[in-house]
Amino acid sequence: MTDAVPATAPSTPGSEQDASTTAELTIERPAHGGHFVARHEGRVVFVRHALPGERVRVRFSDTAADASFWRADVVEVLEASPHRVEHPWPVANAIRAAARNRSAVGGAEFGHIALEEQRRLKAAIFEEQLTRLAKTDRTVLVEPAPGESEDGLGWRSRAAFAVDAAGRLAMHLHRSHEVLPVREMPLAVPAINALRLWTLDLSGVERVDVAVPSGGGEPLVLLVPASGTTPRRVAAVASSIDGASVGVLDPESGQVQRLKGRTWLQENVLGIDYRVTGAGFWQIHRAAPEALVSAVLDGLQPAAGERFADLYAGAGLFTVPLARAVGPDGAVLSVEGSAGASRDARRNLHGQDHVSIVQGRVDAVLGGWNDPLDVVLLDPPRAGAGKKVVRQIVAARPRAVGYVSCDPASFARDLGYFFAAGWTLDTLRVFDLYPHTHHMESFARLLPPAA
Ligand SMILES: C[S@@+](CC[C@H](N)C(=O)[O-])C[C@H]1O[C@@H](n2cnc3c(N)ncnc32)[C@H](O)[C@@H]1O
Repeated sequence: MTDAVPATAPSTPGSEQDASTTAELTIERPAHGGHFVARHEGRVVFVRHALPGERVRVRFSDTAADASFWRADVVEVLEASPHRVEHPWPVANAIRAAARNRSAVGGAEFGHIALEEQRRLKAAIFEEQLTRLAKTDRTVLVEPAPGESEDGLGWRSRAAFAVDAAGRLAMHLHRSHEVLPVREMPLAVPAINALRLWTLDLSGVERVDVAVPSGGGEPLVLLVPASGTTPRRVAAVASSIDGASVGVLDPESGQVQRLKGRTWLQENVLGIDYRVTGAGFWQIHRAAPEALVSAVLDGLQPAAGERFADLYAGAGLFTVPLARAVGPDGAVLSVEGSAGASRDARRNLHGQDHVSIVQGRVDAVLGGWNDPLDVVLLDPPRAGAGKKVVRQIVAARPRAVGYVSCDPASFARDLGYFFAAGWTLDTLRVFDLYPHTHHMESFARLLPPAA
């Protein structure tokens, strides 16, 4: 039996359905990636902008006849969940956009869900990934960021914008090259909106990245010129931006050329100063650096004289406090792949002779590292560390591993590799460092098998 009623004539068997095909579906449960699971004629459909228990009308987006699942977007809510709320960002409100036959911008795909419920759903998704990929059952509680606002807005200290054909500030539609002009971005810290970039003529620019120090301070705007734009035009755009440093970013090399002000940001986390170049990685939520450094120090309890590795170290967010905690009798190996971030780490750890800053791939560096390691901390990108790196960490026989992750699926997969080597999951903390999106961040302490 199917719970879906095709609104148009069924497609020919074996063909693709028209992307404009709609159907009524009942939403079952959340899935990883910002989707909700429903079924249509026996096939799984991953639906965006829905909530469990809702009856919705969807429009299919991916409908290849031989696909094991389809994708769809809600275009109308027929029976709403009690957890559905008004979306705080009109241009990201997919259902409002659908009513006008338009699309919404991406980046706030959970905005239609009450904040508390967003966190309950994220906990359920995390639990499901642990069960499915690491074969372990664990009750997860998702913690808000320290000092989070009640509405979960105003947290992004980094934002990337596109520019439309008319030179207006814009953002991409979900999974699309199409862009839509935008004004205020409610997820961004007030200092980003205070620049009022939407009032400027950005013609000749293809991308605008804005970053503000997490604790406040002058923003840095990086412009990526469209091909063929003259330096004079870029300089004219830069001079129209008030109250910010401005640079030109080469997205290929990550190099930043200064136009006015400086090309880096001064960050401060728990009393430690960091310098982060414009294009370098830094945690996005204004409270994330503090939340994660605290979780790492509480979880790993670094002691004087210990030898730590900080893998995927970026500009040294964790390396600096770890270096202080282990002191000159200890040692820290800090590994980062990107040249710019590694340069920042070198500056941030200048004069600390017990710290080795190594630029390179984690697997290559670990492969040639023979010094003992008491504790290994890793904070890989979304793809996770993978089997080879987990094996290398296990082979180093540390007393504990700290794993910071921004993706519960790759984390759970890697956790399975640790389990296979006899390791156990001890502390697990999950943080809501991306309110109104499906993303989350976690810290886990893993322990080796008893000797
Ligand atoms: C999630 S960020 C974490 C950075 C840092 N721990 C922080 O919190 O600021 C991941 C970092 O890993 C780096 N990276 C990605 N793949 C890598 C690899 N295979 N080897 C070394 N570094 C890598 C990226 O350049 C990025 O700086």
